[in-house]
Amino acid sequence: MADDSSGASPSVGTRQQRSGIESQPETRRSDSPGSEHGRSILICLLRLDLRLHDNALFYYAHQTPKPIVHPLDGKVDLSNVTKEALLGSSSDYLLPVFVFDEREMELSGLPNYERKGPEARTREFGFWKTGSFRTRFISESVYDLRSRLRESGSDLLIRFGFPEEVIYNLVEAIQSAGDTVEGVWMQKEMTYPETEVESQIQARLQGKGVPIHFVHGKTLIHPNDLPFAPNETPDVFTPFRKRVEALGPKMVRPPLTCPDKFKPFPSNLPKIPDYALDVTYEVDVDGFAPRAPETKDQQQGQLSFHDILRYLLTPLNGSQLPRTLESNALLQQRHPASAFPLRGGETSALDRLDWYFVRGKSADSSRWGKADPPPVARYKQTRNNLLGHAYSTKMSPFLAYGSISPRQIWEALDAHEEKFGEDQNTYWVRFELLWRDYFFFVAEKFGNLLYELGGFELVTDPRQAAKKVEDGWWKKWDPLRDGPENEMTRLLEGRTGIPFIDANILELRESGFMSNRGRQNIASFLSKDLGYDWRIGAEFFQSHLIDYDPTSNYGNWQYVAGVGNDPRASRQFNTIKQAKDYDSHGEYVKMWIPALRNLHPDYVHTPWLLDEEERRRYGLKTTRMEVTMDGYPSRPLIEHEGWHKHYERRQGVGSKMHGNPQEKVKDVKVPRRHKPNNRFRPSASVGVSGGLSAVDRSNDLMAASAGTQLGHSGPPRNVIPPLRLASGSIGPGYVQRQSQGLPLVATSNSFAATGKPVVKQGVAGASIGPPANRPRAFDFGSRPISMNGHDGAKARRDDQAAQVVGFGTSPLATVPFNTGATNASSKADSEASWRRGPTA
Ligand SMILES: Cc1cc2nc3c(=O)[nH]c(=O)nc-3n(C[C@H](O)[C@H](O)[C@H](O)COP(=O)(O)OP(=O)(O)OC[C@H]3O[C@@H](n4cnc5c(N)ncnc54)[C@H](O)[C@@H]3O)c2cc1C
Repeated sequence: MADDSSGASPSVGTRQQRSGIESQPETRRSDSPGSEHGRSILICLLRLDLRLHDNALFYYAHQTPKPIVHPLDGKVDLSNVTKEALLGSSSDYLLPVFVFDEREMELSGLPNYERKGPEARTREFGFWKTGSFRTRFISESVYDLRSRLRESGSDLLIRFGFPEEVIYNLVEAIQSAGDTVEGVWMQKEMTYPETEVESQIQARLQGKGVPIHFVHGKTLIHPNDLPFAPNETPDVFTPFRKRVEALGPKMVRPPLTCPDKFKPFPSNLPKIPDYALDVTYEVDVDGFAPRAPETKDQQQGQLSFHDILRYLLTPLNGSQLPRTLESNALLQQRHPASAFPLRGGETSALDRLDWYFVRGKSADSSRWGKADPPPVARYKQTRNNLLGHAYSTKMSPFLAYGSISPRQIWEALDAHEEKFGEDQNTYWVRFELLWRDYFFFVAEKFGNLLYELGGFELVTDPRQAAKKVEDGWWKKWDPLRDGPENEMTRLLEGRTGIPFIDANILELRESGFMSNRGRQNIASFLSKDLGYDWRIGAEFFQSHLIDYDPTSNYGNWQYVAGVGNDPRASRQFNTIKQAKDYDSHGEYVKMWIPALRNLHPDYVHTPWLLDEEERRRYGLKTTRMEVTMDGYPSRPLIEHEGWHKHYERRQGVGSKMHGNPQEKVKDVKVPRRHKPNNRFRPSASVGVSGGLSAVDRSNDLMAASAGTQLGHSGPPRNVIPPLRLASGSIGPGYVQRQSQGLPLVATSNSFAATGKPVVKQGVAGASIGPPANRPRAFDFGSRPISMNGHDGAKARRDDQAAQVVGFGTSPLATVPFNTGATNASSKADSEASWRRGPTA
């Protein structure tokens, strides 16, 4: 038996490891002495459940196995006992394992790593599956888990390659060394390729006499508690929600406790042939902590977390696609203006949970007086904002990698409500968590249709679906052949000339995050306004989002593209209305598109309405396609008829940035929840591994930078442009360009000559949006915007109230991320149609 233990301290490392590719030092932790042979070891494969708390693997690994008695014996009533609840382990040792999976991440940058499969690229359009921001986030989450396990008396074995091979090799080696493997446990996933890993492990371990157990920990509602079979999950969200809410307090089980002390990690592990590479000295993952001078010599040739991260990021630069479309290794540092400025891992997740639900301040003292509850108390009002980190929970990346469980968030809501009472704000977070569950269970029902062009509709409405998979329904795009002027290329590079669209794409590309509002708008624009294959967007998101989650991503894309679970599949966003509703002062757009910073807010969403002289006055260089510091495309890629009536809306008018009072969930029966128990104590976890200090630092950066940027925004003093009405006629240039087959350029005065707007398209002769055979339904609403709703003083009060204070005493509070006026919403408003949408 090969032994890779030297007994060295895990955090110091040894000189033998200088080649960089050695067995991990963490496998050298010592456990109980004298246990050389005949040990019983339980292997837990961690995948998308990178946490200690409420982790069924760790919980059941520390439970004594219960005798399984046949129900007919009458000794144990099994009717209310799930199989999982009988799970327990009598092993002496626990071996937690994580494998960086070659299918998902590009590992070819690791020294001497030999890739066995193809590059880790998305299925249809070949983006890197895991872009730079997520690569960093996952790495942080894994190493944080290892630190936490070490603090609990255990450890984490980290390997690179295919999980099924690592598990097989481990089982082989352990058994040949005379020890036994009590079982291999993992959390059950529902989507490919995770399910592929599961079946591969099952296949490889056949005949090895090792039982495999799956636990459920992904969803809020335990699958066994659903009031219907998986294949009976309703095809529409509302019936799903009503049926599960009818379960009342039984809907959500309380989180499982974290073991006080973990079973020991087995020392003297036999060597396995899989690729190992690990940090040989610890360094703060943000890289702020200086190395201790006295250890510099020891650190020569050894590896830090940053070295490994660099190996994982480097291949992303060598892309087959145009580099402007791809995730870039240089873009992985937290952006100062990022709405998600947090590092990965359970430590960070618990800190955020504590801040958002317990410790933070919503700064809404007008309502609460001195009590000043945490930000969740204003969730419904702020959740559609776009700037700053505080407008929503920012739990999604942590949920995606399982650094937190939805049940922990549920329990945090319970605790909050105990103190401040239930209302629409807390209900709305629960409602969103149910959407997450819904997409998960629906994906389980429909399997790989999740990734198909025809979507779930192939089963739910095959006749409709048949039309939508015919050639010509969706426009095609070839990232390798279609040049930089192609519509889709321009969209994905943030160069459409439509600021609200471009700002969202640029935010995603430069920070790895995009708000829910932004995602809905991009998805609608790509699939409905432009009419492209929705999977281009879904794969682009998959590559770039930190919080990528297969069921939430593909489920939402299907929903918006009209091939999924939306009963009104043809609804479509009006980009300009959305921009003026949710960025009514243009601050979001100015944040991400520096060229527009000097523009007056009334024009910032429609810069094409400015003439040459006005553009010059605002210092805006006229370009055809470029987005630079001072230049921005002078014409939008397309212009929609339905946009025109919003052109005249002034800043702040009809803003929904402070919530939409009309937005209600019908038939809500907020279930009375069980009393919070003592298991949830997020504060207790704060500070473990220094999570809090890192967060503080990143927010200081954000405040400084954002403040500077905003300082330059706004119109030049005393230059308030007149709001120009659309007037004029289709100019001769339009006709000329059209006859020459050149891209059409929309002019501000080219649509109202006859009172009938002309919809313009980027390429002459092409029709706007989807092909002609597609039914179009604009759902923009017909009610004219009321100018009476604007109350300046009220707007200012709202602005102040909306400045949610950042973490601790961070000067983030000075960033006016949330300004606007009162709502001028109406029943006929297009928002209404989205009330039943994923985030209604
Ligand atoms: C086209 C598109 C793609 C999306 N892709 C993803 C994705 O890959 N991963 C992902 O986690 N979410 C995705 N979403 C859902 C949603 O945009 C994000 O969950 C949300 O913006 C994350 O921010 P938050 O955690 O602050 O959300 P909050 O507003 O604070 O909501 C709390 C939690 O509820 C869940 N949630 C909220 N909205 C949705 C929704 N529409 N669908 C499912 N769950 C929801 C999330 O887990 C979220 O963390 C997508 C939405 C759209 C329209």
